[in-house]
Amino acid sequence: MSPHLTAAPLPSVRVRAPGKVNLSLRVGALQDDGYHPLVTIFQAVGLSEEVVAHQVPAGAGVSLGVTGLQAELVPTDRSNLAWGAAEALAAHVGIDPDVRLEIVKEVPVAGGMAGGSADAAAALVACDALWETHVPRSELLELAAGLGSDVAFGLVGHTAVGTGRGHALTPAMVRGEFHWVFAASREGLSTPAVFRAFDESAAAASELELADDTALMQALRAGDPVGLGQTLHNELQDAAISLRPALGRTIDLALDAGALGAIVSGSGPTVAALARSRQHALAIGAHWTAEDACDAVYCTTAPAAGARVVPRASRERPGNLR
Ligand SMILES: C[C@](O)(CO)[C@H](O)COP(=O)(O)OP(=O)(O)OC[C@H]1O[C@@H](n2ccc(N)nc2=O)[C@H](O)[C@@H]1O
Ligand SMILES: Nc1ncnc2c1ncn2[C@@H]1O[C@H](COP(=O)(O)OP(=O)(O)OP(=O)(O)O)[C@@H](O)[C@H]1O
Repeated sequence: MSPHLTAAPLPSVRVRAPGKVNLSLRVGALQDDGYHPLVTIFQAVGLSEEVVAHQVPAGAGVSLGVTGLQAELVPTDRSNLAWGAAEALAAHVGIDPDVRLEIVKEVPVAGGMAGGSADAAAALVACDALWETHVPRSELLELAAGLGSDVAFGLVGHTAVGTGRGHALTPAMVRGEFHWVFAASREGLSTPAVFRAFDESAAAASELELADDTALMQALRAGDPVGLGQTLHNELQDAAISLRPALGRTIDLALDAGALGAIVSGSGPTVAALARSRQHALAIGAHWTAEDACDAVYCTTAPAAGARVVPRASRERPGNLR
């Protein structure tokens, strides 16, 4: 090749997908399939994952790299949920999965905020665009549910009620914006271990009722953070605290600092506190830091959009506070 000719860059697609907090998480008894029926209200938050899918030569297969927050904890082989997503989409449409995936992490790993699920959701959208496979939304949601209980919500985002394993989603009406602050731990908690602790300790409700969340849904519709703070509810919280007792203190410290509500996020160990404003979120985070209650603090707003392609013209990262 002439030294003056450079190859045109191969196409790539960049997708961003959100982490989540469960505003309410109601857990039924363990079923024969090894899963628990849930009624949960997810809210997508402004901490987001980015997945860039690069075209590679035919036959190259899947490869994957991870950078960003706690990247050293994330597998780069086929056990990565994003790799699984690329393979599942390719199998669904009957093509070879040829792609290079580059993940940029912003959601704490094994933190109960569904960062890996966001990567899978983002990889589905990115590969569908890169390969021009135009898979209908309903089929992407089915593929997502097959990859993990939280992956479908990573596609949908905003605020939604999840039933079944948490994968069957109905959008919820929300007015305005809520201010969250998260206390993250360097060491994650295993989701199956938290469910096991729940089985050992809790009497799971025999019937799961969304009606129990009527006041929470009303607070969301009214854009009422005080009402939302009072109705936050997580039935995995005691199990998470039994495995990581310090989380109880982290919740108490947030309430001391005037948080409108504070809970363990999903299966933990991240603690989520609802604040009155951005300034208030920063003050709660400062209190946690002063009391040495966590390894990192993240302030952000919610709800956030589901997995979406980032247009080439707007590729700067969002302005989350650290
Ligand atoms: C705790 C939550 O984050 C709440 O949104 C989710 O329920 C967990 O979602 P996830 O991490 O995507 O979980 P999956 O990868 O589907 O499942 C991991 C493990 O968690 C347990 N699991 C998960 C979901 C569910 N409804 N019941 C369960 O018992 C099972 O032991 C399962 O083997
Ligand atoms: N893309 C990924 N990003 C992070 N972890 C991944 C990924 N793929 C696989 N994993 C594995 O999954 C484990 C849980 O990761 P993740 O960060 O999604 O947990 P989580 O936020 O607690 O999930 P959830 O809230 O859905 O239960 C990690 O410890 C890691 O070994």
